[in-house]
Amino acid sequence: MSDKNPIIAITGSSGAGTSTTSNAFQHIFRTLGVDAAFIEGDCFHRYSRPEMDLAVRKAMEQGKHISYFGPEANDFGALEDFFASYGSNGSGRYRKYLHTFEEAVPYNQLPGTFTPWQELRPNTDLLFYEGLHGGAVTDQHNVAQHVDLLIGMVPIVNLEWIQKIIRDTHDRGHSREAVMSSIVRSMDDYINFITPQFSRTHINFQRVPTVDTSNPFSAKDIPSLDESFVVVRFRGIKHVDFPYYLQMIHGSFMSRVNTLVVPGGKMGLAMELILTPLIENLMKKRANTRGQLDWLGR
Ligand SMILES: Nc1ncnc2c1ncn2[C@@H]1O[C@H](COP(=O)(O)OP(=O)(O)OP(=O)(O)O)[C@@H](O)[C@H]1O
Ligand SMILES: O=C(CO)[C@H](O)[C@H](O)COP(=O)(O)O
Repeated sequence: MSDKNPIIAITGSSGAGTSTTSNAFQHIFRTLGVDAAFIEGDCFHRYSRPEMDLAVRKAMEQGKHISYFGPEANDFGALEDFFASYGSNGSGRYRKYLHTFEEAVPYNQLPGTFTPWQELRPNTDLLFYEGLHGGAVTDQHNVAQHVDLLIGMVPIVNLEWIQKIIRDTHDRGHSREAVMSSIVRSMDDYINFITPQFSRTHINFQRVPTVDTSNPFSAKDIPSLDESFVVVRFRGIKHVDFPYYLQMIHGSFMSRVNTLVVPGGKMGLAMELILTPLIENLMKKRANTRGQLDWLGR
């Protein structure tokens, strides 16, 4: 954690919607005039796509499974060091994992490869990470300890699989069978390294569809926001203004003392209402440590 160089992480499984919901954060940053460095967690994968295919095959020959959810395929140490470095002096090295031809062509590279490592631009106001492991903790590494605001993006699992299958087959050039086998192969790591993070988050946004998703493997499309509710669960945040949210978000209700439920179509509004004051607080603390009276007047 760092008052001087705060880190916001949105963490979720593959297909959970972390990239999609980053747009809401971009909007808030723009409104508040915050200059954020954006980082995609996939840059801490250890392997390019062909290397990963090989590593998966080798592991299978030894009766083991490796997946993008676990430490074999991701460098948790490098991610932890990156967060520590940003927290201490606002610097760090990152790269991009290029998933699609659309992403790869501008770099004259192939999909499934990394761009070269490069330094973050200096003097950003905060670091925004979206990816698989913003709240990861293992015996060797503790990524979560460096994060000032940790958000979980967690559709219920059937919906998560539908989102992953449809996105990976339509946009990333994978076959349905390959995606299904990667879901099966990932299950141990999912339980050990992905789900525990959601007990460390400050807020989880869990999308719950109101249409039948009982066979996610036969779904033809992704249930829309209007076909869902979003369960918003708060942990360790002081003075959550539930009456204000209930008043502002039409159709919302409380299901538990720490849990707000909003109609799916209001998810963007809910994110903005809930996250804006939290981000403002991070910026105020940052300004205080730098002796600035008014961070908006930098
Ligand atoms: N709230 C939502 N409503 C409808 N569709 C959504 C929503 N969130 C995500 N999706 C869809 O689900 C798919 C996966 O979303 P996205 O690419 O954001 O996931 P991700 O968490 O970034 O995955 P990865 O880590 O694998 O890149 C995309 O096709 C996206 O359009
Ligand atoms: O989204 C993922 C993890 O978050 C992907 O599974 C991982 O990045 C590998 O990507 P690809 O299958 O496109 O090579």
